Formats: sequence, C-alpha cells, structure tokens
Amino acid sequence: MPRCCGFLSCSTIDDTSLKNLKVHNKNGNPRNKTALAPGHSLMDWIRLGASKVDLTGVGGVPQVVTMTELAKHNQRNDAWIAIRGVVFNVTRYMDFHPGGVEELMKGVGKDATKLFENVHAWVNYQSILQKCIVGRLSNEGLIDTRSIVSDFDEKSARNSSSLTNDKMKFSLSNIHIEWKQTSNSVTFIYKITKNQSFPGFQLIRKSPKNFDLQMYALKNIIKHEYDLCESVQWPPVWEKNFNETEISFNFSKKIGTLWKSYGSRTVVSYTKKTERDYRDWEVVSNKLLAEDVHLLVLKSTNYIEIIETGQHMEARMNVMGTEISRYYTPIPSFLCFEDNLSASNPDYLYLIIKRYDNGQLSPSVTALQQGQTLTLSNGLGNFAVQSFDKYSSILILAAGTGITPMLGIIYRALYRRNVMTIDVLFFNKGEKNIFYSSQLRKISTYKRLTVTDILSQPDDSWQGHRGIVSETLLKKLIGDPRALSCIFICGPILFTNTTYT
Ligand code: HEM
Repeated sequence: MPRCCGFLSCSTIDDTSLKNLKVHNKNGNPRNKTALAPGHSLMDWIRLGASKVDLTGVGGVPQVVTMTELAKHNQRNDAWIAIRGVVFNVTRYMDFHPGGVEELMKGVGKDATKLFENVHAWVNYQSILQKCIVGRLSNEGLIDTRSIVSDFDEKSARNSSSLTNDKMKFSLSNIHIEWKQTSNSVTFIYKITKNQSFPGFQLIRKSPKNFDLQMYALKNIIKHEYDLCESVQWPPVWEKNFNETEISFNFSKKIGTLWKSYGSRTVVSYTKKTERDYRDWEVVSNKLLAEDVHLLVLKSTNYIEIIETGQHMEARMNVMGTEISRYYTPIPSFLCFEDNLSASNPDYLYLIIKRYDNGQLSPSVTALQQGQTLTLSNGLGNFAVQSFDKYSSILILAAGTGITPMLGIIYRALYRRNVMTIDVLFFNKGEKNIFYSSQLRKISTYKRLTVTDILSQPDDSWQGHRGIVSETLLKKLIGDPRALSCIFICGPILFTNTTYT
C-alpha cells in the first residue's frame, strides 16, 4: 500500500509528487516498522542533516563511483548504496532507517534500485538522503538493448479500407489500434485491453510525415514509428477516455484529401536498464497561483509527454554547480482552461511548484522565465490508480501543495460514472494560500464534487471553516471517515500522520 514519507513539512524540501501521497482504503493494512531508538526519529535525522556533519563521508565532493568501488563499501560502518544511478552513503542513516539496520544492509555495496522499489518505491529517498550523496554510479555496464520485434505488413488492411470514414483494425498483443480519417484529419486510436493498466505515452515528431509513438509497458518501451503517406500538422490533439482505457491522437492534414492508407508503421521494442529519459522543456509561462505557489507551463519541441494519472517527473537543474533534482506531479490541463492555454496546446505540460526560501531547487525553478529551460524525466512511478476505480465515494484530504497530485485523481474520478461523490477537504494557512478551489467548485456545480476550504490562520473576515486537522474537526466535517470507501491524503508530515491515524 502506498504510504507517505510526509516530507512537505520540511522547509528545504520541494516535492509535490505522489511520493508524498498516502492512500487509505477499507482493506488498508499499515505495515509494521522497526521501533527506532530515542533520538533517531525523522526529525532527528533532518536535524543531523542540517548540522555541519559531513554525511557523505567524501567531504561533499561528488565522485563517479564504479561498481567495484561501490562493492567495497558494504559494511555496517562503511555503507554505500546506489539507487537509480546515484550513490548514497547510508552509514549514518542506518539507525534512522524505519525498516531497521538488517533490512538496509541488504542493499549496501550494490545497485539496490530494484530491491528499494520492491519494498517501498514511494519513499522519497532523494529528500531523506540529500545530504548523503557520494556521487553518480558510473554507467559502464548499463547498456540499452534494442531489438526490432516486427515490421508490420499492412497490405491486407490497406486493401480493405474504404474511402469514406476509412477505418481499419489490427491487434498487437494487448494493444488494439485503429485509424480513421476525414478529408481534413487523421486519427489514431489506441485501446488497451481491460486487464492491463494504461501506459504512459510519448509522441516525438521527426518530420512532417514521420513521428514516433512510445509506450511504457512494464519494463519495455514499445515504439511505433509512423511513416505517413502525407504531411500532417503538429501537435496532434490527444484525448484520453478513462473508462475505455483508450487514447486517440488527431492530426490535421496539411492538404485536405482522403488517403488510401495512412502509410506504414514499424514496431520497435526497447528493454532499458535505466527507466529514465531526460529532455529540455521550455518555459511558456510562469504564473503565481497563490503565495509562493507557481504554475509553470512548459513545452518541449516536437514532443508530447502524456503521463499516467499518479505518475510524477523528475525535474533537474544545475544550481550553483551542483545538480539538484526533485519530483513533481504534472497536473491535468482542465484547471488551466480559463487561461486559454490548454485547449489549443496539447503539447503543454503543467507543473505546480511551491517556492521554499531555503529549498535547494524550488527558488531556481520558480524563478524561471519564459524561454528558459527545465530538464524533466519521462513519467515515473507505479502508482496504480486503477485499483481505486471500484470505489464509489472518494475523500481527499490535502494540505497546501499536497493538492497537486490529487488533481489528476479528481479529474479521473469525475469521468468515472461509478464515482458518486468526491469530497475534497483543502487545508491551508490563510486565504492567500488557497489555489484552484474556486475552479474546482465551478466544476462541482454540475458534477458530484464538493470542495471545502479549512484555514488554520484565517483573517477575521473569513467566513468558512477554521482549524488544523484533527479527529474532532474531521468528524465535524465528514462524520466518521472510516465509513468511507477510499481516502487519499497528501500534505506535510504532521498532517499526514494525524489524518492517517
Ligand atoms: C535497499 C534496501 C532497503 C530495504 C531492504 C529496506 C527495507 C525496509 C523495510 C522492510 C521497511 C519497513 C516496512 C515498511 O514500512 O515498508 C522499510 C521502511 C522504510 N525505509 Fe527502507 N529499506 C531499504 C532502503 C531504504 C533506503 C535507502 C531508505 C532511504 C531513505 C529507506 C527509507 C525507508 C523509510 C522512510 C521507511 C518507512 C516507510 C513508510 O513509513 O512507509 N529505506 N524499509
């Protein structure tokens, strides 16, 4: 069960990804953690990190670490661990590890990415271990294996296409693909069979007639390389249909005629040792949504990233000679419509980022101006939002930018017919900290969504609810939350801990 490391409470941490999200459902079964010795709580660890103690053990000078070197640091008193290409010194963290020393020792001296992800992929290790970075794992031995699976021969399909409403079908294991056209546009529709989760998609334009469509399916990346018979406009308008697990890409044709066939498609499959690809995104706009909360609209040339609900992206920047990265969950565009940004710009990406004065990355990211760039990974994380589709009422408890990863969940729930109620309790300090509540309320006039703002330090003029999260307050607002089917929680550590218990 995904749980939260509740790190939004730490002022140096700027992470609004689903890693900070707790999900509680009727069958939820919180796991047993090792009792930590006094003086070894999370707050003690943060305090130690904030002190002058060198937790890296290498004087804070970033190293490139080979596998051989890594293997030498496999002792309780000299413990290095590599996760997703970064090597951390976890010697001092041993006694703070909630899973205990013995468990953490299983990963030391090696690339423990898989082990770590099997146990607790949601743990925000980058924030927890930010002061323990030894350096990068040298990428010798990390080889991409590429194999051409098949070339499609679509002669028979081509022959059967009719000139009006041209539509043909074929199957590729669990993916069902159709195309249709009018004289002005051509649409490709991907349907995923029901027992499969919907993959993330990437579209890459190579020329007016050529584009690649990549899907992240389990450990493979399946790439469909399209060679169209005529030129099309970029970007295509894409649309997801959650109920049908269907996604369509609609391209405008450059010349308005009916095609005899769309062209051809080659299928390529990659097995990648590393799950991340990075690319530069240009800032289209940077707008203040609330105090210290920015909406960054980004665009990448000839590229569209469609991430799954619940996935996050790694944002990387070089800040004063050091590469810093944090995770952010892109928000769906539906809330940005009033800016007239999303409808005509299907290739835009929307990030909400809170600026923390002493944050390592957020001051630099929120200062980005139009035309400057931010490096982002592809969509990451294995949060299976589909497993909550069976619940008919959803309660969302969010504090501050903890609302960010909830927006995708709200959007998805709005379009699922079986969801009868979506109740959002949005906790903030003051009115100046609230964002998107009114936009969500606009939607709620014709859908089954309610949004309640609760302020901990409101002005005298505030007419709404007041207080900090507590059992009494929750009972007053929603009755007994345990009677509800599915609860999503995201916010600072104290908030998530209080709401979770
Ligand atoms: C790779 C070797 C590791 C193993 C085998 C391991 C194992 C475990 C186990 C068994 C638990 C307790 C059960 C649970 O609550 O999920 C746990 C909890 C935890 N571990 Fe690890 N761990 C490893 C590495 C790490 C690292 C490198 C970090 C660094 C941040 C970390 C941070 C945590 C945290 C924060 C929890 C509490 C999780 C929660 O409350 O949901 N672990 N670990």
